[in-house]
Amino acid sequence: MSARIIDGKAVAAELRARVAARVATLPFAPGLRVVRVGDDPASGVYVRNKDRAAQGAGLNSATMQMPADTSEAALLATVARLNADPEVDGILVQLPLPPQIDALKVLAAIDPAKDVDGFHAMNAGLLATGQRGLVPCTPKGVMHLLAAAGAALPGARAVVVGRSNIVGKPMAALLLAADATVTVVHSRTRDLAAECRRAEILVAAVGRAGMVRGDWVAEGATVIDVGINRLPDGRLAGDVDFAAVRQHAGAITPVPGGVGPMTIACLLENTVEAAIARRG
Ligand SMILES: NC(=O)C1=CN([C@@H]2O[C@H](COP(=O)(O)OP(=O)(O)OC[C@H]3O[C@@H](n4cnc5c(N)ncnc54)[C@H](OP(=O)(O)O)[C@@H]3O)[C@@H](O)[C@H]2O)C=CC1
Ligand SMILES: Nc1nc(=O)c2c([nH]1)NC[C@@H]1CN(c3ccc(C(=O)N[C@@H](CCC(=O)O)C(=O)O)cc3)C=[N+]21
Repeated sequence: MSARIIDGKAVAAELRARVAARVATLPFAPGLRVVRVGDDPASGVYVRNKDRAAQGAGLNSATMQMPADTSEAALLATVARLNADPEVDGILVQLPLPPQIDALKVLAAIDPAKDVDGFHAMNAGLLATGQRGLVPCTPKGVMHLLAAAGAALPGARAVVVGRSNIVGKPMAALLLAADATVTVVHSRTRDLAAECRRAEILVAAVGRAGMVRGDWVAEGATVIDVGINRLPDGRLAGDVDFAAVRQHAGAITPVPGGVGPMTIACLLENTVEAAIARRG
């Protein structure tokens, strides 16, 4: 069997169009500010794509570039300024941050109502307790892709590989909220392959190119590859060995063109949600 490809580019384009249509009905342009400290190359791709998408959807969007040696105090002052700016509905501080800056401290300083990344402990807590808040873009995008693929979640065995605060944990919370039976596996898991083989829904968010092998995947499983890894030759690769896994899965996302474009579309969606919630 050769799995159906879940076209993240197409699903993201539809979502961006829905967001743009909603923005067009508003009497103001929702404001988004992305703060980038230094020039981490992985963030570069994201910031470029995001700028284009945000302008296309009619948002008032700008990227603020700060030097790599920016102090924590200076970044906190920038966040405070954006918190106080009534034109700004969404604030995203690009991760990773340079070593002199405590990322958790910066995330905690963002007004939770403007936290379009959904990384503030307030929003993480709302998600964990089944309440409405701003949901992290990447796992939110994965849920859109699962819906587009027609995946049946209630009662399904879902396995999430990775337990980061930005992908793995919120992914598990969203799948649980959708009534899946969720297992989270990580670097201390005894038998990764065996856990993955039990999955009807498998989400890989590890950061290791091609780690999920063909024989880790059950026949017909839906496989979502969150990984964005830069290979030595410059190409992007996911966390899933795409060619091998494709022979077993029922549906699979490619990299690029899978989860990445959804992350950006969900950032726009979150910005509009935050704007409407805040401005009434
Ligand atoms: N498509 C998109 O929009 C986005 C893609 N990404 C990509 O997703 C991937 C994951 O990102 P992120 O969650 O931030 O990464 P982190 O490095 O924060 O977390 C990686 C997770 O994978 C686990 N892990 C690492 N090595 C292994 C291993 N050998 N076996 C099992 N588990 C392992 C770690 O386990 P432990 O906790 O035990 O250390 C950790 O929980 C990256 O490729 C990143 O680039 C990230 C954000 C957005
Ligand atoms: N505060 C914060 N929030 C984030 O959400 C965040 C972050 N920091 N830091 C970096 C990671 C990474 N990330 C990506 C999102 C989209 C693509 C993306 O658009 N990928 C496309 C194109 C890739 C290409 O063509 O090079 C694709 O996969 O098809 C990539 C990477 C968000 N992140």
